[in-house]
Amino acid sequence: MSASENTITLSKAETLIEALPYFQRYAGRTFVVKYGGHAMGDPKAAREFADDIVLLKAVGINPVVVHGGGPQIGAMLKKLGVESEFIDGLRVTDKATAEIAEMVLSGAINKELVGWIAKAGGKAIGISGKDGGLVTARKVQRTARDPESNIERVIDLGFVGEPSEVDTTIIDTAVAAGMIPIIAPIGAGEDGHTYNINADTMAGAIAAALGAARLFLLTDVAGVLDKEKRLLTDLKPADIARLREDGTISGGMIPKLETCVQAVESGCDAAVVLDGRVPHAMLLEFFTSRGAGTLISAG
Ligand SMILES: Nc1ncnc2c1ncn2[C@@H]1O[C@H](COP(=O)(O)OP(=O)(O)O)[C@@H](O)[C@H]1O
Ligand SMILES: CC(=O)N[C@@H](CCC(=O)OP(=O)(O)O)C(=O)O
Repeated sequence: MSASENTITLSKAETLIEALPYFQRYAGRTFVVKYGGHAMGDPKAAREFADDIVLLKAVGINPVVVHGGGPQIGAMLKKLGVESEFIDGLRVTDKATAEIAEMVLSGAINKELVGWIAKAGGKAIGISGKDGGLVTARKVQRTARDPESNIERVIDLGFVGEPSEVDTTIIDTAVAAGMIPIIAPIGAGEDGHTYNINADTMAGAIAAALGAARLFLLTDVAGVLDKEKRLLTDLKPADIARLREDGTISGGMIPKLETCVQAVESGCDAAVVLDGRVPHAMLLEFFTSRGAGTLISAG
């Protein structure tokens, strides 16, 4: 072996040793990983994502994946000539849109991810919030104050839901059988309707119910950015309230951070928003001392 080959081999071994305390600390714990629709487009990134998930499983951590698919739902709606509108990062969902969202999320996307995990050597099981009574949804209520009259009015988002109850039996069963659950953000309402749930919200509720060690939200930005586009590396719930008020965060980042706050305040140790386009971002964040993205922890 040449001197340079020797150095590379040694640095690989050192990387593994650097990760050892993390493997030991988190063996047997759960990581909930939300894989966003924007991060999903590139097959190479999807392959690397699947490798990371299977590696977590191999070192004794239980990964649970919740996926999005907003851009893919948008493309299908466009193909079918159905208009779509977002309010505060949530898609206004009539009955036809809910049916299309369920078809895209629980069908094509869910099974594609199951396939990627299988190719990486893992055993995945694709489900939605409807399976095994995993997620019961209630209708999301949003209000807005009319700037002229100052009267608060209710905005109807249609069949947009949020988890009101999470029964983790189906996840526990799949994990006990050595499988990796891949979950589509669709839930059944107590009223019998199908609800379209923002994937971040779904992942946060599941992370809280499982008492996860981490909630990773993989997206298409480096993390939460300030007004000068600099990365904010550590945030507490009070910081997030301030960033929302002063308009630093908008669009899809609003439900994302609301989710992080709720998750860390109800059973999940910490949440991380990070760039799913960066190869192996999750492993770099977690198993090295370098870190990446924005870490959200309770105050
Ligand atoms: N302060 C902020 N920092 C980073 N991203 C922000 C911020 N405010 C709004 N965003 C937007 O939030 C987007 C991420 O949310 P979203 O589009 O829902 O992603 P995903 O589909 O991955 O869930 C970013 O691409 C960015 O446009
Ligand atoms: C209510 C609501 O907005 N639901 C989302 C569900 C998918 C999702 O959240 O996908 P991303 O994570 O890729 O954005 C939607 O219809 O787009």
